[in-house]
Amino acid sequence: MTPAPLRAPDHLTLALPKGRILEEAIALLSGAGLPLTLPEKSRALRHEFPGVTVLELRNQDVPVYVDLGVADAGIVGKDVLTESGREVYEPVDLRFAACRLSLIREVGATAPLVRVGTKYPRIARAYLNARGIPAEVVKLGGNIELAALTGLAEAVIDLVQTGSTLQANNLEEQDVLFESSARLIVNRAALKLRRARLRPLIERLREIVGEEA
Ligand SMILES: Nc1ncnc2c1ncn2[C@@H]1O[C@H](COP(=O)(O)OP(=O)(O)OP(=O)(O)O)[C@@H](O)[C@H]1O
Ligand SMILES: O=P(O)(O)OC[C@H]1O[C@H](OP(=O)(O)OP(=O)(O)O)[C@H](O)[C@@H]1O
Repeated sequence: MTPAPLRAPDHLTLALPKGRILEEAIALLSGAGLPLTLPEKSRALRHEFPGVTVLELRNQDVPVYVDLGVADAGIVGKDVLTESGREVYEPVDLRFAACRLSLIREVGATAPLVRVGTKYPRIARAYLNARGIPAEVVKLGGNIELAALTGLAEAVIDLVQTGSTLQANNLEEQDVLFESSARLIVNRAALKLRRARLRPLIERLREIVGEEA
């Protein structure tokens, strides 16, 4: 097997998720001085810009690419980052894609939890274990709230933003696990090797989102 070519220390590789985060991530990074534009809709998965490569990934793959050093940095929701369990450096809360991860049930439901549906099985198990609730965690792929409506589960653990999905389906939040927003994550080795590119990027993003250094 041919070894992967070494990337120059002044070149950055970024992991960005397709979906609702991509557009704002590109806007923030270009505001912070990187020469990026939103990639045209195509099947291309790797986008080249001067001095920067953007890898377009599924959300849950962003922490993996950054932790394993294939990408130097990335942007991902705190929810997905927590679920990944990856211990990457997380220097900036970018404050967009704000939402919360909550325990959701039908309005007024009080029956003991037997099954809990979620896209976040690790977080859900930790939450239930910490409370001594012996419920089964059922991993689902999307439209998670349907599990609580159909009896697949007594509760779901899912994201809430405006609350309109809850309202439209006669559901309520019974507990908030944590607040989530998009985060800049950085590979720890890359922070040393590509310090000259990553440090100014971190500082600039902190200034843009109004975070104290
Ligand atoms: N309704 C929402 N309002 C605000 N932020 C949200 C909302 N839903 C999700 N997010 C945030 O945006 C991130 C990306 O959401 P998106 O909908 O693009 O992912 P997805 O399509 O569910 O992911 P994938 O299919 O890759 O698993 C989530 O991880 C979360 O941090
Ligand atoms: O409180 P709200 O403003 O209604 O937002 C919350 C909804 O948004 C997300 O779903 P998304 O639209 O990403 O679909 P998905 O369930 O298929 O992931 C999330 O899973 C909730 O269902």
